[in-house]
Amino acid sequence: MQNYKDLLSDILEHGVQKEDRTGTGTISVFARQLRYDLAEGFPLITTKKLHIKSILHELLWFLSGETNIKYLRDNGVTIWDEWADENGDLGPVYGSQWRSWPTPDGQAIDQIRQVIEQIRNNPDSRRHLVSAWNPAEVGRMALPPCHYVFQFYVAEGKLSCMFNMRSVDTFLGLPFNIASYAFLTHMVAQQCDLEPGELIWTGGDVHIYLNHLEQVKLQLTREPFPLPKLIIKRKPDSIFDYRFEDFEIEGYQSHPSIKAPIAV
Ligand SMILES: Nc1nc(=O)c2c([nH]1)NC[C@@H]1CN(c3ccc(C(=O)N[C@@H](CCC(=O)O)C(=O)O)cc3)CN21
Ligand SMILES: O=c1ccn([C@H]2C[C@H](O)[C@@H](COP(=O)(O)O)O2)c(=O)[nH]1
Repeated sequence: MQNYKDLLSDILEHGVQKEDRTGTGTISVFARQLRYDLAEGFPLITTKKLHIKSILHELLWFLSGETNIKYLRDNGVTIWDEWADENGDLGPVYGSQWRSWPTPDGQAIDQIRQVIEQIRNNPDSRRHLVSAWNPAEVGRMALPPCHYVFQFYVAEGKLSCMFNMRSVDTFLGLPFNIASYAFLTHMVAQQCDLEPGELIWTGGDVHIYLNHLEQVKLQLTREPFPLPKLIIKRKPDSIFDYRFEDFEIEGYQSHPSIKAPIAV
C-alpha cells in the first residue's frame, strides 16, 4: 500500500486549501488514480488498523438494496449514523440505486443482477457499468453518492473493476472504499467463474480534512506490511447470498488504529 502513502504525501505537497460543505476545511488535489493487482494480495491499508467488520457489513447492506441503517445498527456498525433521519432512513442511496433504479414507467432496474448476467453472457461488452448517480433522486439522498459509478472489464479470464469517486476523504473514507470494492470484485469474479484482476480507483476532489493532518503525518512515519489474503469459504448461489461469515482475511498485519473525527 505504498501508493496510498504516496497519495497522502502528494496531497500534503500539492494540495490547495479549500473550504467545504462541512465547515472543516481541507487541502485538496483534483483527479488521481490508484491501481491494485488483486493477485498480489488483498488491498487493506496496513499503516493503520482497519475495522473490516464495518466495511463488509456495509457492502452486504448495499447489495441487499437496503437504505435504512437498521441492519448496520443490528450488526454494531455505526458509520452511517450521523446521516440517518429519526427513522434510520438515508433516502434512495447506494442500495436503492444499485438494486432498484426507478424507470419512468414505474418499473425498477436491478443493476447488480444485470451486470452479472452481462459479464457471464457477453464478457467482452464495454457496458459493464453500475451507476449510483441518479440526478432525479440525488436531492432526496442524505448524502449524494461519493463512489458514484463502477465498471467491470473482462480479459484473459480475469475480472477487473474501476470505481470512480467524485469526492474523497482520503484518511477515513478511502481505505474503506478500496477494501469494499476489492471484496465486491472478488465476489463478482467468483460468481462469474473468473479470477480477480485489477482494482482501479479514480478520484475527483481528493482531500485531507484539516483535522486529519496530524494523523496523516503519523501514518507517513509507518512502514507498510505485506498484504493479507482474502479467503471466501464457499460459493453462494448468487451475489445476493453472501454472509459475513463467508469471508476470512488471512495474515492481516497492521500498525495500530489511528482515531480521527469524521466531518459531517
Ligand atoms: N466525511 C466523510 N467521510 C467519509 O468517508 C464518509 C462520510 N463522510 N459520509 C458517508 C460515509 C460514511 N463513511 C465512513 C464513516 C466513518 C468512518 C470511520 O469513522 N472510520 C473509523 C472506524 C469506525 C468504525 O469502523 O466503527 C476508522 O478509524 O477508520 C469511515 C467511513 C464513509 N463516508
Ligand atoms: O464512501 C464515501 C463516502 C463519503 N466520502 C467522503 C467524501 C467527502 O469528504 C464527504 C462527502 O461530502 P460532499 O460534500 O458530499 O462531497 O464524504 C468518502 O470518502 N467515501
